[in-house]
Amino acid sequence: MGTVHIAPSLPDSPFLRISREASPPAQTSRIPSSAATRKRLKVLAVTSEIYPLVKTGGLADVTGALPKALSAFRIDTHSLVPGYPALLEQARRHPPLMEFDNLLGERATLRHLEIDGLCLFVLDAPQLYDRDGGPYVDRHGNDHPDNWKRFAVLSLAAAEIAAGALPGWQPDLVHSHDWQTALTSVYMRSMGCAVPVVLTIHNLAFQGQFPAHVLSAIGLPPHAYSLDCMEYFGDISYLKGGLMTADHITVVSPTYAREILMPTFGMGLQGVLRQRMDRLQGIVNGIDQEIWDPANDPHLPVGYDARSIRNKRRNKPALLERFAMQPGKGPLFSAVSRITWQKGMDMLAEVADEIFQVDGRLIVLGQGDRDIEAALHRTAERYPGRMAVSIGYDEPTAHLIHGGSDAIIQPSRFEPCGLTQLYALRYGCVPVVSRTGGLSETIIDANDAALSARVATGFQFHPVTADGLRHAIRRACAAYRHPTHWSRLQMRAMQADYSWDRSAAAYASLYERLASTRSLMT
Ligand SMILES: Nc1ncnc2c1ncn2[C@@H]1O[C@H](COP(=O)(O)OP(=O)(O)O[C@H]2O[C@H](CO)[C@@H](O)[C@H](O)[C@H]2O)[C@@H](O)[C@H]1O
Repeated sequence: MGTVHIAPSLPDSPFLRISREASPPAQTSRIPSSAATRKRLKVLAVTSEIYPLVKTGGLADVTGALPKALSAFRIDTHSLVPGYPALLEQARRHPPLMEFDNLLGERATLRHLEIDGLCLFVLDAPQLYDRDGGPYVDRHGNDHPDNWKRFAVLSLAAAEIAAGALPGWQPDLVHSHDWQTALTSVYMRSMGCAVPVVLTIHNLAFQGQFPAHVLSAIGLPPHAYSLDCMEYFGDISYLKGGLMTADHITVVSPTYAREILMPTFGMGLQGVLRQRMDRLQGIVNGIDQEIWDPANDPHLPVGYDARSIRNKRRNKPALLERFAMQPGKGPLFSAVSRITWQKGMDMLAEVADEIFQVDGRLIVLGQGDRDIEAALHRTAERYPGRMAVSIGYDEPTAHLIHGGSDAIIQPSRFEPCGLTQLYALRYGCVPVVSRTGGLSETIIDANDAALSARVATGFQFHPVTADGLRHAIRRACAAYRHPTHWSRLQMRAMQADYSWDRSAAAYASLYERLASTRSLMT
């Protein structure tokens, strides 16, 4: 499994009949292709989120930024996304590219949209995607009951495009992301489509696990329910299917790539990942430095960069005012995060008092687990004016928090990469992070050696326990009492380079290698 399959023509599999016979592509317009475009590598990215259009977390940041960064490497990415309400109005202003008559029994229209430097293929199937709520949940926070179908249809459409359904445009490579699009390579292999596939796991905790009977409803043959494909503890797992059929698997940091081979972080898939270890690679995320730019951030009252870092403090009053808080003598810590066990936000509720002992302040912005939210609220009630908790998702406020806080706390129990700490570095907020996954390799702990080498950028703690976090907060508060020491940390943080350049180069060389291997074999 996982090697490039060569098929001179698409086989007449029963699966194939479901969509291809029933849906001869009706071309109504073409993607322009100049000679210059032909020389560049064509990539079909498939994703359930993309910034700035639809975002619930870090996945969107990556899928929104990577295509732009890859462009410099002569890679043209078209991103296939579901036709959520946020996209439909604009997408429907353009003529359809093609119609799918029968994607698992559903009709869908493929539309093309260029927006914010992104080339999108929008899968317009209102019965599946044009709904209230978020990409995965309804307005009450419950999973859409047909998520198994919504994301299977998205993956099937991607596989169809990869196999040549769209006249005038066929990708050289497909890049799928997380369980929602992991079926793409399963469908492609089932069709005999030889286009190489990279699957990126942003978070192994989400696996797309459904009852085994779903298999026939998603148009896959019974033999897909096997140990070396989708079978998963008596159910089926979309992510496992992707892991077994993609040509290459990436995760979002080298440390996480090692961690997930062990039971503690492998979430039940460690055996599968070990099996595919020769195809597994960690590539650390970058950040979009135009969107996260403290010198030109429309959400900050005062812009600054490393040379004018003194101006950063002028954002603090606006931030405190936004949360109706009083200034204090100690540092202002913040957390911008999903409020979940993964992110360690329960530990933060437990040890927040450490901050108030030195007259520090704490702001928490996020949403998620109701019990942890309640625990944070209870702590905040004990410290009025000193701690604020805002439940919700608010991008402008996230920017203001990075612009006005002294430090960002990210006490994750596991963290594939983490982006908040990278934004914190860029904004001169000193990160206080657990030593796990991408956090451990993007933040340099302010230990004696790092301080004397002048490379420290933040504080790490291990073991990842409430006591560990408490100790790290104490160390940060102690450092804050020495302004020279603190501003040196801030400067180092701001000088750290987490632009996409290096990571995009790693993806580009992976793409080139896979695409050229395929062309040698065909
Ligand atoms: N309430 C709120 N309001 C506004 N913005 C909020 C917010 N809560 C979170 N955010 C934003 O959402 C993003 C979260 O990204 P992370 O990488 O930190 O975690 P996430 O678990 O979503 O991503 C997964 O995928 C990414 C991308 O690969 C990995 O970095 C990560 O480790 C993995 O868990 C950041 O842009 C953050 O600012």
